[in-house]
Amino acid sequence: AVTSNPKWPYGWLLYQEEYLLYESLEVQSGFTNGCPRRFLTTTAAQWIRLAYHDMSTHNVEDGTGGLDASIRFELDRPENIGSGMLQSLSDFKARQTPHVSMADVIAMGAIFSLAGCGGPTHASIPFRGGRKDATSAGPPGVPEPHQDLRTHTDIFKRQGFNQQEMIALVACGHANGGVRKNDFPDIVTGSQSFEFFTGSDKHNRSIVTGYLDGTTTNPLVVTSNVTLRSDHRVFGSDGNVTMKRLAEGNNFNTECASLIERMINTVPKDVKLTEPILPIEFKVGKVRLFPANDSDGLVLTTTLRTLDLPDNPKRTITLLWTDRQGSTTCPSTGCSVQSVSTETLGTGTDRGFRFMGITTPQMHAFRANVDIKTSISKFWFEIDEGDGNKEVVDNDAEGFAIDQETVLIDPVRSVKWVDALGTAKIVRVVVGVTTSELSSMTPNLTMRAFNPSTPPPFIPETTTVPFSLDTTLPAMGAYTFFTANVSSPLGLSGTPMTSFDVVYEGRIVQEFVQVKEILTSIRV
Ligand code: HEM
Repeated sequence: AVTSNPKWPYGWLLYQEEYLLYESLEVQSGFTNGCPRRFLTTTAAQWIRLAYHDMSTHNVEDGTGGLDASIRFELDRPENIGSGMLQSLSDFKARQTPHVSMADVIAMGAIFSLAGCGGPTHASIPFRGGRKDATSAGPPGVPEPHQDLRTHTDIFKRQGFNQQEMIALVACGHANGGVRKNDFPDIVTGSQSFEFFTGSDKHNRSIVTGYLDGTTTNPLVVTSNVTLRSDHRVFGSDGNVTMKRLAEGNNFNTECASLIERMINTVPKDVKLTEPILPIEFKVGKVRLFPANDSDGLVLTTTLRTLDLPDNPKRTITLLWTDRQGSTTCPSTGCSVQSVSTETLGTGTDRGFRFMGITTPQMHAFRANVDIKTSISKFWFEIDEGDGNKEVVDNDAEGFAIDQETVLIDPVRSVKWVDALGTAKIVRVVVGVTTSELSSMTPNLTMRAFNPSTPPPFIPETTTVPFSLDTTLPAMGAYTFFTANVSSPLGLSGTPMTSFDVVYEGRIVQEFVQVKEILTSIRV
């Protein structure tokens, strides 16, 4: 498992870990915890159904199809009836990044859904990243309630699951959510518009026990039209051997976890998933080096995320760095500052960590003034417990390198104009370029803006916007400032971009800068 430091400066693993654990689907949603875990418009159960239907195109014989977000092109098929999957995709779309595909978000959604509703947690369903999004529809083949047992067995076999696995996977899926009258009026025949499989929101093993003891209200077991009792046929297809096993001890949870893991890892054969993404013990966050706006110096800001450090009021955490000239400004031990703040990633925002058994993850923030003449070549951290014990976080003695200071993003001079919900509608990105580097005031400098919030089928758009000289920002120190603006079309919801790269003379000089890193925001 990947637990050591990711590639430096920024391996994509870094983002995936952040997404899974910290900027998780539910953190972003701002919704209360509990089940049904409603995101913007969808429920947790819909996320699991989405993952299964998306995976359903898999053909184990030729290795095609699988969890690849091809569902985006398959929603008009009768087998995908209902607006839930479209809503889920619409809620998920803004979570796509250049490093996290829609298919990865769908897979994460299934994990979050189960964990959030009392099913298996992240710790028992490891998350692997690297899924690729399909660019067109896959073959049809999601099971439907009116089909016979033979058809269902064949479908699951094609997807790579044998009869026992079919039984357990359906039970695991149908431990969540229920059936809508609107979409299945022949199954939900009573007065209610929605019938739970188990009578409750929670992921519930009574899907198994209720079936065995005859108390179940699962509409796919008890509905009056026998043809539509697909769960009844599937569950009983091996003479209840599997259902009886699932009812014992912790079997339901463990088999469910391992089958859902297989389901989300069922991908086309040319996709290579990563090792499980686990929290890194010490993770360096976004690093920004930028021209100060009150002096001729540079400012370095960064964070260090720790996991469960024991309580110790005597602990100090120090950021150290060496200058580029080889210690003309900094002493040989390095220049240093202590952390300016420590935030426990606390209640409500640490659910991803909590599901991994981590209870007090902390974010330590640093802000250092760096001499502009000698700059900075690399930095590292020292954790001093105040009792003679010290730990150095230095990227296996290499330090964390700052590769260039020619083109710097300025998170303070940059501005985002936000609406009442805090959504950035207009973004002005400011970069400083070392004046000595410039041969003209029209350098080949562009921003590649990544906008994931597009209409169905939710394919992200990348737009290239040129930077131009900004005479409203007086040159400070050795830097000249350039700006690029993007804005959301009037009346459209969402932000014009969530992240961007800066490209200078054909080279990416700043990669995956997130709009939320921009510190200056103005309400419009
Ligand atoms: C023979 C196979 C299956 C059949 C015939 C079947 C059929 C159905 C039907 C008719 C619904 C109601 C949908 C709605 O009203 O929105 C449903 C819901 C659901 N299914 Fe399945 N299903 C099967 C297998 C699975 C599997 C393998 C999973 C996942 C592991 C799964 C997960 C779900 C979930 C979570 C819901 C609840 C959705 C919600 O509450 O919005 N199903 N299924």
